Amino acid sequence: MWNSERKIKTKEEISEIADNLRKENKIIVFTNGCFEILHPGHITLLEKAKSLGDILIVGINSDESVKKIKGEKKLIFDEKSRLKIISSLECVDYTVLFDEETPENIIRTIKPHIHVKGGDYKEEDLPEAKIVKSYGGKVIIVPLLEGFSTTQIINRILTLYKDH
Ligand SMILES: Nc1ncnc2c1ncn2[C@@H]1O[C@H](COP(=O)(O)OP(=O)(O)OP(=O)(O)O)[C@@H](O)[C@H]1O
Ligand SMILES: O=P(O)(O)O[C@@H]1O[C@H]([C@H](O)CO)[C@@H](O)[C@H](O)[C@@H]1O
Repeated sequence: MWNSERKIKTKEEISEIADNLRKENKIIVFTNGCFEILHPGHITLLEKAKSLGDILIVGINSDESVKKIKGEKKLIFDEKSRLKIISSLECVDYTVLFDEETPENIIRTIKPHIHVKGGDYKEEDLPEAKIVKSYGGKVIIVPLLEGFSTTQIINRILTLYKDH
């Protein structure tokens, strides 16, 4: 039976999983984000991330964390839904929530060999890049798939349905 929720791990569980993966010489890839409305840009990023190593772990901002970053803006999907959606993707091995404004702590815990973000970021603007570099990890920026962002989708819906 398919049950993607088996991929959802606590910080303690993911820490142990990452330690074991390193002992097995598996290449751990990590990426993080809010993933409010899943779109083809996210899929491009996640598939590319998976192709860079053996195991892909996705850190997902908790609702609390999204509020800290983006203010009291209304979330489209809550953390439980966002975890379920991302965990259902074939290219994703594990998901974990984080509560802080940045993924620095969860990266310290997992110590991925490779940390991936999309082309809307530059390596020098990622506070977590220093941590990844400190233990010899690599940061990889995946080019954006043009024309897709959550903000654009929301604006399109607002325009198309303004008279409904
Ligand atoms: N079009 C895209 N192509 C490739 N990667 C993307 C694209 N859009 C977002 N990403 C990456 O996906 C991850 C999650 O991004 P996020 O949830 O902020 O999506 P978004 O569409 O950029 O949302 P928003 O419009 O609210 O900023 C980030 O690493 C981001 O760099
Ligand atoms: O979905 P987003 O807005 O791309 O995700 C954010 O990424 C930030 C980035 O890693 C720079 O630190 C991160 O700090 C934030 O917590 C969101 O995950």
